[in-house]
Amino acid sequence: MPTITVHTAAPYDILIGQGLLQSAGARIRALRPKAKAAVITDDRVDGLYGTALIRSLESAGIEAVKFAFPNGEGSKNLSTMQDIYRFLNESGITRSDLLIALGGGVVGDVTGFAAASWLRGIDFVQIPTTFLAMIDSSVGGKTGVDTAEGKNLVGAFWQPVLVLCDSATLSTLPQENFCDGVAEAIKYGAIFDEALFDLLASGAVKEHLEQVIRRCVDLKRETVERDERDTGLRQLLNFGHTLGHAIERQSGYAVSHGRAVGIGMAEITRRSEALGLTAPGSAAKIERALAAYGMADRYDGNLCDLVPAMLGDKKRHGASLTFILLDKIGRARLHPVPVSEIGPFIGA
Ligand SMILES: NC(=O)c1ccc[n+]([C@@H]2O[C@H](COP(=O)([O-])OP(=O)(O)OC[C@H]3O[C@@H](n4cnc5c(N)ncnc54)[C@H](O)[C@@H]3O)[C@@H](O)[C@H]2O)c1
Ligand SMILES: O=C(O)C(=O)C[C@@H](O)[C@H](O)[C@H](O)COP(=O)(O)O
Ligand SMILES: [Zn+2]
Repeated sequence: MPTITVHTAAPYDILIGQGLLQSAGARIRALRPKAKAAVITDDRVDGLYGTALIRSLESAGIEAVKFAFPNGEGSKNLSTMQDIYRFLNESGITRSDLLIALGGGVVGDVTGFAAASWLRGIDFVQIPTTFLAMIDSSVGGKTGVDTAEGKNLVGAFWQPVLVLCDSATLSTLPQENFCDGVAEAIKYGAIFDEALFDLLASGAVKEHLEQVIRRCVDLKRETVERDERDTGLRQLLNFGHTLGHAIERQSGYAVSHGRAVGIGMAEITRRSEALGLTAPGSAAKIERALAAYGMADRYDGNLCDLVPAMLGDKKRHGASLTFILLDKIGRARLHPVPVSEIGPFIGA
């Protein structure tokens, strides 16, 4: 079974393959023999995989309880956190127990934050079931929720103790949700790996699925190991996100994360190319890669309206906001812009 180990303060394994859901109980039992497990999921994933996971845990001798919240970004908030804390309290979850996130990026981010904050921090396992969650959100320990003030503004860095990517679960994932993950995979290619970018741009991701998952996870592993707390290098993983998060928020989260990041990558690269800061032709390559999966590359509104939301970005430090720009496809850099110049910089 392909395994990638992330060497953070407490190293953890990421297993990638088919059928991991069925062996999850035995693997978790081997890691934490005495722990009780609280599975956190959403209603859609619960209907598909909740029973299989509980069965796997119980047949390995693990006492398990489960909580499911309504699926979608609309649940990634403090109200869901409160519901989870109540459930953990009623279920008697102690510091020697663990949480299991079964689902996409929303479930992973919310469960990770619950694990980081319940009793000031307990262990958690990620079992990602979307392509996006497998290649990005289940790895690296960024957890959190959206608030009225903005996207992902409340959260914690809290690493999982194990990640199980069962690629068989992708068989039920609707194409629309799958494409959100493709946008993040295109991001990895654009900032770090031109060959990966070209493979994705050819439209052939499904023919190379496990290879793409392994490559993206390994790129994320390396980045997180070098800059766990997002102080420099890791910010490159935010390519397209300053605009993307603002687009998500401006739409009331009707535009999905992956779609918004795709538009953000194309918009910022068109602009940096026009300013002579990125190799000519890069934006057209991103447009083509997104188009291969039917994804948009233009913001359907005035970029100017996004500036207030962009000012809440976590890459803002005092009077400057750091953008991620491509030198060319496969290489990126940090580019601070004075807050007073953001409007003209993005061409608004
Ligand atoms: N922490 C990080 O590093 C990080 C990285 C990238 C994105 N994110 C966050 O991840 C979230 C987006 O994640 P997402 O795209 O996975 O969305 P999501 O979690 O909302 O899942 C999308 C939909 O797919 C359904 N689903 C999940 N697995 C399924 C399966 N196997 N079969 C059928 N349906 C399934 C879900 O119920 C949901 O309706 C955003 O909130 C984003 O901010 C976090
Ligand atoms: O892991 C990271 O670092 C990332 O930036 C990955 C992003 O794809 C992800 O969307 C992340 O949650 C955004 O981070 P944020 O710090 O801007 O909220
Ligand atoms: Zn993202």
